[in-house]
Amino acid sequence: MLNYIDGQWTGKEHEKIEVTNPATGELIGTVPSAGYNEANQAIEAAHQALPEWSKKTAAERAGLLMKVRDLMLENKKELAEIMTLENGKTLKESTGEVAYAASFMEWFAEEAKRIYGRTVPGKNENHRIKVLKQPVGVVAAITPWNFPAAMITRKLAPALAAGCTFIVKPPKQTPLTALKLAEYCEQAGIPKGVVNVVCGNSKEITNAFMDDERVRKITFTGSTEVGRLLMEQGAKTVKKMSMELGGHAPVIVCEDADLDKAVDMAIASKYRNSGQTCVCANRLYVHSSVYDEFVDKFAAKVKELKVGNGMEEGVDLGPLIDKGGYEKVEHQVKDAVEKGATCVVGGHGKAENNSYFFEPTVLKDVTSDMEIMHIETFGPIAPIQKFETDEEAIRLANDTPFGLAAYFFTESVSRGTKISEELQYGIVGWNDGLPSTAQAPFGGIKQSGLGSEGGAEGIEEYLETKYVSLMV
Ligand SMILES: NC(=O)c1ccc[n+]([C@@H]2O[C@H](COP(=O)([O-])OP(=O)(O)OC[C@H]3O[C@@H](n4cnc5c(N)ncnc54)[C@H](O)[C@@H]3O)[C@@H](O)[C@H]2O)c1
Ligand SMILES: O=C[C@H](O)CS(=O)(=O)O
Repeated sequence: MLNYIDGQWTGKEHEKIEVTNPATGELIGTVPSAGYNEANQAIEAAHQALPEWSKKTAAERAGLLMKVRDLMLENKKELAEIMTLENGKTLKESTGEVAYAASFMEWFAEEAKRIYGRTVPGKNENHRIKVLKQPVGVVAAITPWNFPAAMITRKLAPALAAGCTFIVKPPKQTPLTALKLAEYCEQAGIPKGVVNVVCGNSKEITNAFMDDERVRKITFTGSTEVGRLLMEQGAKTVKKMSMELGGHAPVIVCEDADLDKAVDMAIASKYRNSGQTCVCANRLYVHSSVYDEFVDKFAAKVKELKVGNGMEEGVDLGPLIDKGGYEKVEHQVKDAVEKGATCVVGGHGKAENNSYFFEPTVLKDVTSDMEIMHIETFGPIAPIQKFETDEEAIRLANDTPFGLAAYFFTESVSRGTKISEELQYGIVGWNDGLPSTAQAPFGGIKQSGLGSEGGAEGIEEYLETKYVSLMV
């Protein structure tokens, strides 16, 4: 496949990104590797397309977003297979992601029509105040591999709905999904230059984004480490920034939790995408009075999970994305066991032919000094630690630089209200391990990010507020 710039499928033949299947190590496609010059071409295209696109009515923009949404759903099988082949997630998860990604197109098609300004009583009888919301302008997005479609549409949709034009640099691991989305945008009739996809050298492409004052907004999803770098680079031309960064989600299971509900929700959160999501349960804290029962129930269900090639029926967990992810998971399990954890399920990986699988693993007798309790795992490992009091659990849960997602389970409204208010996270699941949905604001606090994606808040990230002061 080729890059998509200014409505043209383009790219040099000699430098290519090789896309491999993480389940087999096989080459599944290539994309020309773009750099600084191609990124500049995309910026120029987006800049030229901005006046016409931003002057379209909200209804016109909404109609085009809905056409993209329809094409995604009509081609759900094709798009899901591309995702599974380049990301490794199971076909069931990829199919679910197509619907999730499409839901952002639908949600922000609707939000496009609700970009309201307001009037405010003036400072005297001749004074009038108008507050306008206007599009930021050219937006550059940089996205991660773990949700190849949804992490793009969660930015593309509000940007276009707000009247902005858009360039995305997708990850080297999953460019084919991004380019397929560009195909759907072209088929839907989105004008040339409004959407551009530039795959290739991250640093070169990002440098072009950062150097050019015409790029007014950077929206990034990825690791906190890279997010910091981009924030520093964006300061040069004071770009608006949205940052969706790393997490380290705690799960608190209170003594009065519905244990079956807690087990099912914690498993759903922990092992989704083979543990490779920013909001996966990363550490579990279970009240001592229910600890053994919870561990037994949790372990029994994890034992039933099947690891394999995501294209095969009945597989629950696909491979890890690459060797680095595998070695990090292997190290965290080894470190925990060396410090006294007991591995009750799994604990082993299989690395061959450039593919990396790891068993869904459960660790008990966990203590806070273990690396897995502080460093994002991004893999299918569940460390379970005891606690005695709610205050202790909240303190442990908040003891991290991250603040993306946290979960807790209690049937008590008073206890739950207190815990939900005291957890220092942007997303809190109360008896819910899968909170993500397009109509709700998704975003981290502390070192997990800036701003929100989805919800009514999501479109604000792509708007500027203008105060018009009028003397009549
Ligand atoms: N908060 C969220 O919504 C969210 C969602 C998904 C993933 N994440 C986080 O992302 C991480 C995993 O994803 P990843 O491995 O793709 O993250 P990553 O930060 O390594 O890469 C993300 C994107 O940034 C690009 N990139 C990497 N280094 C860069 C640099 N120096 N300059 C410019 N661009 C650069 C990559 O090519 C990719 O497109 C985890 O930490 C996860 O928690 C967060
Ligand atoms: O990994 C990060 C994603 O944002 C998780 S979710 O699909 O939005 O829950």
